[in-house]
Amino acid sequence: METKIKKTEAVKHQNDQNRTMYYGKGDVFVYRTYASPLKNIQPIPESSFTGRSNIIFAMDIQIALKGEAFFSSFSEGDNSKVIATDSMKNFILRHAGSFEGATMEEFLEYISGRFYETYSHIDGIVVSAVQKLFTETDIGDETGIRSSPLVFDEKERELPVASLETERTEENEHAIVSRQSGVKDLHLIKVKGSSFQGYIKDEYTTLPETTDRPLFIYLDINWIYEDSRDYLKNYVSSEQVAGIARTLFHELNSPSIQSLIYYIGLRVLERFPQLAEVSFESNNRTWELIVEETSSNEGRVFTDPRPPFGFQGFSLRRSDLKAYNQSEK
Ligand SMILES: O=c1[nH]c(=O)c2[nH]c(=O)[nH]c2[nH]1
Repeated sequence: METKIKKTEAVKHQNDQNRTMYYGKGDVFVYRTYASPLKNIQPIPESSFTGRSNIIFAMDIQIALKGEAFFSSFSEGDNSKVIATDSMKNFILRHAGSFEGATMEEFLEYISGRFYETYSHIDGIVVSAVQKLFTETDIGDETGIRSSPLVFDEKERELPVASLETERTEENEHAIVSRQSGVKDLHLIKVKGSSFQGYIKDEYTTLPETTDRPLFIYLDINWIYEDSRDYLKNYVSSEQVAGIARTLFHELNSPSIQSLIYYIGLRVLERFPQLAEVSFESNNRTWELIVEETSSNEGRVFTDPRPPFGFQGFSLRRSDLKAYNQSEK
């Protein structure tokens, strides 16, 4: 049974009390070797990314099941309807073996569908994942440097994320409540060419204005497709979105992180017409200046900032890009 997508009229399966009730498993680590490669990625100017071999297709998955049938396990200790969370883990791992897709988004949809099919008392599923990326290592001999098809480095940060919430409908199908893709944990430093000034000065202000600060940001970016099936044919990769973030950071002399993420968002929506929305969570980790005069002309010495850290949250829709383009005319 394929996941049936109904954007608006998903039937709510909430009990009378509208109570919170779910259970599940976190950190289900899946390592599938030789999955289908991710291909046919449209190139964009801001990134060299063209696909993933998926020789190692790996994920850290979190799944939560919902359903009225589970109430008696809470209220009466009756486990007769309980799918052990250990079995959920096995279910996910076994299905990773039969998975024919190339992306986490497809995998989350695939296992959600199999859960609904197998256990008729599940009313809702919330599943999310962080992809673990393994990149081909360089190996070399007299003939030169090439990448190994056998040995991989695990990337520690800047990983793709995806989440999918679905509900069983009255027609015994299931509908998507929400789905989101993203990239998490970009750490980007621009050594010069960022300012921060013009903010309110009052009796609480101690921060000096700066025309040139070493701006270090932590950034999570998420996006939603206009048509929630579009990821199958017009996949937006984390690598390309991260490439856009880097390029805009390089290009702009930003007056604030707020302004920087706004322009990154506009570029993402411009590059990917298949997206309805892009959103950001950023964190300010601007280095603290310690030594102003060094042996090199422009050199300085910095250290990590101390807490507390500032943050920003912002989302842009396609109408924001339209409004921006009209204002530029
Ligand atoms: O980019 C910034 N935005 C702020 O709102 C802010 N506030 C602050 O103290 N430093 C910064 N930097």
